[in-house]
Parts: sequence; structure tokens; C-alpha cells
Amino acid sequence: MKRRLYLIGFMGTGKTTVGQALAAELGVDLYDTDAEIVQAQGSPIPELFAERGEAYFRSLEHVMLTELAQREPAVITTGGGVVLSEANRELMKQSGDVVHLTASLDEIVRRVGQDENRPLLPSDTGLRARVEELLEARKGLYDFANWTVDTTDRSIQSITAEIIQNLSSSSR
Ligand SMILES: Nc1ncnc2c1ncn2[C@@H]1O[C@H](COP(=O)(O)OP(=O)(O)O)[C@@H](O)[C@H]1O
Ligand SMILES: O=C(O)C1=C[C@@H](OP(=O)(O)O)[C@@H](O)[C@H](O)C1
Ligand SMILES: [Mg+2]
Repeated sequence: MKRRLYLIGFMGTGKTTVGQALAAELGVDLYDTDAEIVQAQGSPIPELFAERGEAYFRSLEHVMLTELAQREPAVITTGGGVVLSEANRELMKQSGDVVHLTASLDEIVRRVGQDENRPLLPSDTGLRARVEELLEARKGLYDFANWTVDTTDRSIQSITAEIIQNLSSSSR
């Protein structure tokens, strides 16, 4: 693997989970923008959103991505909203390979429904409608990726193997 591999995609598509398996398999360092922000700020994501607002979180996210884009070789997993910034999209495109993870609406709702850690999503009955709304608002923003991998009904191992296969055929 050369340089960096970024994982992008909507919340719940498995970026953080797949990234861990991928970095272990490739034997490179793993950085998750959310985890790095939480560590640097000493506050969980919901607290950052509640106390400082989304715009403040987006600025922390941009600074963190810029810093992580200096490290190599590495797998870098991102938050679902990182693509809202054109500068972030450009930075990832220029500094590594980018994989877009997807999943069906049903699967996303199932996966994120078990987690209280995403401040943009309600934990009540409004969850599905909110996911649909955000998917629509972000339509097209993930399309700059080199590859798209559907994770619906698939094991982490099979998703990881597909990504490694993509990487090795592109470097031939
Ligand atoms: N391929 C998969 N099949 C089943 N569950 C998955 C899969 N990938 C991730 N998950 C689960 O979905 C939830 C969200 O995964 P996560 O890696 O945090 O996604 P993201 O970082 O894209 O938001 C977690 O509970 C995780 O264990
Ligand atoms: O889509 C988003 O705007 C967000 C996604 C989250 O990361 P995951 O995609 O890893 O859940 C996290 O960065 C924050 O809650 C905002
Ligand atoms: Mg994540």
C-alpha cells in the first residue's frame, strides 16, 4: 500500500470497524478522525456538538484531517460528515486512495439505532426519516472515491478482503 487509505461513507456504514481490520491486515497505523478529536479535546462527540455546535466540530475535523494527512503509511477513517467540506474532499483525493463504504437504508438504521454516540441522529422513532434526510442532503458528496464497497449483509472480513484486492490490482 502506498501512502494513505481513507475510508469515507455515511454514518453506520462501518468505516471505523472496517478500518481497524484493514490496518491490522495491512500492518499499518490506524487513525480515526473522531477518536483523535475526542482524545485531543478530552470530550466525547455529543458533548462537543452540544456545547460548541456543529460548525465548531467541523473546524476541529478539518484541522485533524489536515494533520493526519501528513502520516504514512496509514489507514485513516473519517466521520460521515467529513465530505461536507470541499477542502477535505480535495485533501483526501490528493493525498491517498479513497474507499467509499455504503449500506442499505435498513441496514444503516439497524446499525446506528444501537448507538447513542451520534448527535445528528435521534434515538426515537424519527431515526429513519432523519437518516433518509441526511442521505439525501449528502448525495453525491462521496462520489469522488476511487472505489465503492457495499457492506450490506457482509462480514468485516469479506469487506476487508475486497478492499485489499482493489488496492493490489490498482498498484499492478
Ligand atoms: N459489516 C457489518 N455487519 C454488521 N455490523 C456492522 C458491520 N460493520 C459495522 N457494523 C456495526 O455497525 C455499527 C456502526 O459501525 P461503525 O464502524 O461505527 O460505522 P461508522 O464508523 O461508519 O459510523 C457498529 O455497531 C458496528 O459493530
Ligand atoms: O455524519 C456525520 O456528520 C457524523 C458522523 C460521525 O462519525 P461516523 O460516520 O463514524 O458515525 C461523527 O463524526 C459525528 O457524529 C458526525
Ligand atoms: Mg466511525
